[in-house]
Amino acid sequence: MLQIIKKIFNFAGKKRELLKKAVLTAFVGAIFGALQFAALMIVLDAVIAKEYTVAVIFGALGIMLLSIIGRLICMYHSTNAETEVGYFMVAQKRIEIGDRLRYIPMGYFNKNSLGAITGVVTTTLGDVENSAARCLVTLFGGFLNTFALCLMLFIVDWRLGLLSLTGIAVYLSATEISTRKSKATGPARQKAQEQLSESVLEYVQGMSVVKAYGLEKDNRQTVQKTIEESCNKALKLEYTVLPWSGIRQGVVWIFSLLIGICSVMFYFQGSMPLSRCILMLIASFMIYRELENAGNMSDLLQMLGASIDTANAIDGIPIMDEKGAELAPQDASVTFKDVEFSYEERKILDHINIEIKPQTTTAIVGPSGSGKTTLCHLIARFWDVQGGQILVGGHPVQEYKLDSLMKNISMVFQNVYLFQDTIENNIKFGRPDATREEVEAAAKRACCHEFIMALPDGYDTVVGEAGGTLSGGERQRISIARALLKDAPIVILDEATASVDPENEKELQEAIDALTQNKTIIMIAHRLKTVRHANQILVLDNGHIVQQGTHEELAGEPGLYYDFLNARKEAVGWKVSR
Ligand SMILES: Nc1ncnc2c1ncn2[C@@H]1O[C@H](COP(=O)(O)OP(=O)(O)OP(=O)(O)O)[C@@H](O)[C@H]1O
Repeated sequence: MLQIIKKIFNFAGKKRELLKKAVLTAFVGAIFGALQFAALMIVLDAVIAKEYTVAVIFGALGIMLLSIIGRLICMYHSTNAETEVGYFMVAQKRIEIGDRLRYIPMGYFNKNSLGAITGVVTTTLGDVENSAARCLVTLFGGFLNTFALCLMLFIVDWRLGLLSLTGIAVYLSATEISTRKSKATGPARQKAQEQLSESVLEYVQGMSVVKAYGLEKDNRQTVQKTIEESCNKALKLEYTVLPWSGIRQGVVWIFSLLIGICSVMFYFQGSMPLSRCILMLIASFMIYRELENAGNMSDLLQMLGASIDTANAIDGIPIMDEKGAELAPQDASVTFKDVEFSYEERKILDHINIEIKPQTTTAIVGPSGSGKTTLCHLIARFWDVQGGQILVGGHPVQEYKLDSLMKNISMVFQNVYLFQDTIENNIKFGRPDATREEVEAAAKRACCHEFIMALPDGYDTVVGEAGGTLSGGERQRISIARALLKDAPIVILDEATASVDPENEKELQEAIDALTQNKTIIMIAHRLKTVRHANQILVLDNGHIVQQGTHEELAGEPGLYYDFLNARKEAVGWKVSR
């Protein structure tokens, strides 16, 4: 239990002092609460001795009032502090996770689904946010209050003090066993919750496919099954700790009864005055009340420990730019030196050598699945290569800090992701400090100003999640405006094949022309016109560069490029259009 408490304090980070304050004020509040006991003792002594002086009555009332006011003030401060700690420590962790994910190799996301990460950031950290500080405050406050009352019992009668202490020891032992039991089932419950987030996300994201194929029933059954599993795991945890909750409750009742019986017995034996006997009878009900609250928190504490471990596990994932430095490239060149790359065991690129000179256009063509996108992703270090080296501006990509590398590269892909934010902020993603005028200028050059102005709130229109409220062509032009604003010297571009109607195509081409002026362009090319004007063409087939040269050089030699030209239509899986 102590380990988990330490874990929560560490997790509180900068708010650790505030967490200590929350616990401490709860403790002071508990002491104020225990003062009621003293007031009661004064009243009882006076009643039994028939000495009701004004001083005694007002003294007892004063203590009672002090106890209530003190407790209220402490409760107010403690609750405020625990709420603030809960919110801030989890907000801090969410930001840290977000930052770290940017530097984690893409391979991590292959193995760990979106649902698992979403589960950690929402449900798992949500549990910590709502319960961690409150749990500690109740736990410490409860235990300390009980010990304070136990001390009073010792002062009044050491025999009863010893009895109540034995009760506390038995109660704590039962709590410890229950905590161990819940520890075993906690991670399984956590996993089930992650799976639940995963399957709900998949259900929602895949809704259009599900509807198109009429699979609503099957899909609903899958989600239902995961919900049931999550529910069963949660119930299993409850059933494991339930008998121990019963035992703890039994301990409280038995020891309360024993204190009462012993008090009466001591009174009849003549070893305890009547006023103390009545006081002890009342105390027997009070002493374990806070202990019970604290004990009930111990199972929750175990669950929180598992939640914190899950959230902290993300800190253990090695990041990519640990050895990186803030570097300035010598020029806008890109070089591949004998590069080899595999996804897991599957080799995708083999012995790739490319020299891309500054401010030239390189067109990459090849059949579907030949490795074109992967090759482009490697320049931006989405993944690390297993063999050879990639240099940007004369430096190996690993020598750059990721941010410093990405300052030099703009990427425009067919799958454009827009954030659920205003259009202005989506464009500003390319350069957060840009002014509205600069955003508009970039949008005009990317041919999107007009359609943006036609939207209800213009640049302040919030686009749906992933840009779902815009057409494919509009999304792509916004991503070009984003890249224009960034104005990086190297542009990696996947030429559009889909989602572009003839009207849109003209505008899109104008946007691309604006983006690629005086830049080093590496383009996955689908159109003959683009390929024809490139300074060099790389023909990729099954992870190898099978042809390399200009259009004039390659057009005459037999091979994939020749086939591509002759066919002038869909060939070996590529789409060709003039
Ligand atoms: N994240 C990934 N994990 C595992 N395999 C992948 C991943 N991304 C791509 N692949 C595989 O690597 C191979 C090359 O994919 P890549 O996307 O680079 O090809 P491409 O030439 O761009 O294809 P297309 O023209 O169809 O977009 C494909 O067989 C693909 O299935």
